[in-house]
Amino acid sequence: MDVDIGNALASVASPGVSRASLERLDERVADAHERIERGMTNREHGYEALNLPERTDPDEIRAAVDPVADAEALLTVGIGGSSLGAATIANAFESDTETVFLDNVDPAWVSRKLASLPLEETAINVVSRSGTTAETLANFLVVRDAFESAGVDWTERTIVTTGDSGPLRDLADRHDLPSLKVPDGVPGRFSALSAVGMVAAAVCGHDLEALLEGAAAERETLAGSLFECPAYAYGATTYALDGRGAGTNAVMPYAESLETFAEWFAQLWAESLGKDELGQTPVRALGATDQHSQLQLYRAGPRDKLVTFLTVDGGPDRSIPETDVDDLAYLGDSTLGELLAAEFEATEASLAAADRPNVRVELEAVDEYELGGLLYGMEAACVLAGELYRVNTFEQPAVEWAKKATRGLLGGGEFEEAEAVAEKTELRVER
Ligand SMILES: O=P(O)(O)OC[C@H]1O[C@H](O)[C@H](O)[C@@H](O)[C@@H]1O
Repeated sequence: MDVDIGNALASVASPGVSRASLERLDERVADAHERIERGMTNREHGYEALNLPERTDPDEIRAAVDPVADAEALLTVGIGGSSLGAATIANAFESDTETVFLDNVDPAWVSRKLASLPLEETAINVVSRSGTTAETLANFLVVRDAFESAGVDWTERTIVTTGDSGPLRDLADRHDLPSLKVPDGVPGRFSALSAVGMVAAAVCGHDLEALLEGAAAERETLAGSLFECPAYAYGATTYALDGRGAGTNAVMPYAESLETFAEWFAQLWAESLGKDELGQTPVRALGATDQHSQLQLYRAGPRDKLVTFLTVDGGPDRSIPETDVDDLAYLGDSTLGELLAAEFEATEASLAAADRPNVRVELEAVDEYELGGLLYGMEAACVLAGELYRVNTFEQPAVEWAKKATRGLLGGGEFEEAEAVAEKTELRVER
């Protein structure tokens, strides 16, 4: 990926960061880079994620999915980091395999999804690092039951990706299911480039090697200066802008196929950096669609936002048919791709003209190589930002609190967090 931070400079944006401030910040980037390289070399928790391009074995993943490689549909059961990476990759590319991601436990939605699938032609991909997440385990039990009710042997069609131990590992062993391991030292939201994110890609027939090669090429760009490394330029600029009041980061891909990427990014940014009363709020947007809903706020609302554009250079196009309606004649000379590009340029210019900070992240195409680079680059940007904020990027204690409260409420153990639920302050206004 390439990054253009010109529209975030203080000379053109407010809030903005001056070139001199970035140069001073670059000294901290150099220190952070050393820390990151050391963490990678020593395979420390979290930093190990940045080693995935060289550690992930595509052959091992393909061998595990071989029994279900010709499935018509793939049902992935997982949530958060155990779903969003896989969904980002699967949703980016065309495939003959229909993919469904069962993360939420909304009963009506789960039932609708299951009813829509040809179960006898469907493979199940269960993913949970801990093997204990209530939503994932509950949905898996529901899915198994649905397969049994339809007379389909789920044990023939299930692949498990989980840690070394835990209830899901026990279940995989008991039923002799093909299984893969979540790599040690890799938190869920940083695991897209491992089996966690790549089993679905393998079943869909996507190019695993290209994903890893793109990520490995991005790893080669990591350097001790933000002016030499696109990932660090992004991480350092967002950090600097947050410190100057841009507490919200709206990520706006101009590609429908990358809409899920914005969801993945939101988890990465929020769970990694949102601690010690610090962090930038990620918002998911989509160009050109959200030009017609959110752009008003971004250009004319409070000066507390950064907009991150994600652009793609090239790809399939489609011409707009000519018409004899005079006012629409200009469209007939264009393609949908040209229209989308013009929408982006107009939106970027409209923010710049109103002195609103924005950053461009540029991809050459939506293909496996470029997506691998994008996922890796954003993970590296996030790790760098975590070093600059001085937070523990790789933990998520606030999420764990609610997980414990949920288990306590359902009788899954004694958790003091569950007691807080009854202490809610009420001020009800009834109809
Ligand atoms: O992979 P699992 O252990 O099932 O965890 C799934 C998700 O659970 C929690 O919500 C964590 O905060 C996420 O970081 C994690 O990705």
